[in-house]
Amino acid sequence: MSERIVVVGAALVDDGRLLAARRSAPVELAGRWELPGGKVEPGETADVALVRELREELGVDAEAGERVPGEWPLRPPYVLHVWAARLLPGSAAPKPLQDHDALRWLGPGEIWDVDWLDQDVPAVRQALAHLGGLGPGANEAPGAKEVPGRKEAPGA
Ligand SMILES: Nc1nc2c([nH]c(=O)n2[C@H]2C[C@H](O)[C@@H](COP(=O)(O)OP(=O)(O)OP(=O)(O)O)O2)c(=O)[nH]1
Repeated sequence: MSERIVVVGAALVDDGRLLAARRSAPVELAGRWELPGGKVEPGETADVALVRELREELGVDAEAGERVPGEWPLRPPYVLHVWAARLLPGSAAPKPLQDHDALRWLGPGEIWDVDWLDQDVPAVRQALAHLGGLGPGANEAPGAKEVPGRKEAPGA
């Protein structure tokens, strides 16, 4: 009966680190840290919404990976779903363009150094469990990374 609106959050992992974003609004959430993302719009799939939100909020080109199993209630009618995500080769580095005033890449020993929104704590914990932690290659598709400055030699 009651309508649920899905908010998608990205477990964006790069080089063994998870991106956390500090909200700048609304006041009751400002200063707390979250997984970047936003509401899925009518007619949109979750993975498309995730890529759109990451472009709007952070200025990055990213792709969604797997959904992390689980669902975390936010203020009704919203529920949080989390998806693994990665930056595409050639993407700009994330910048806090919208909704956030700071970003941090958190290494394996730093995940709990930021003041996550209460509802994000179980979601982040589950994301890390699902991704197998942030160890080397934990969330890295083979061949996903380009070595900066190194170009494929054209065929002889
Ligand atoms: N993106 C995101 N939102 C979260 C998380 N945890 C959490 O409680 N929220 C809340 C904050 C907001 O009330 C709501 C998502 O709203 P949003 O402001 O990020 O979404 P949006 O960009 O689509 O918003 P808008 O177009 O309506 O301004 O969910 C989280 O990890 N990521």
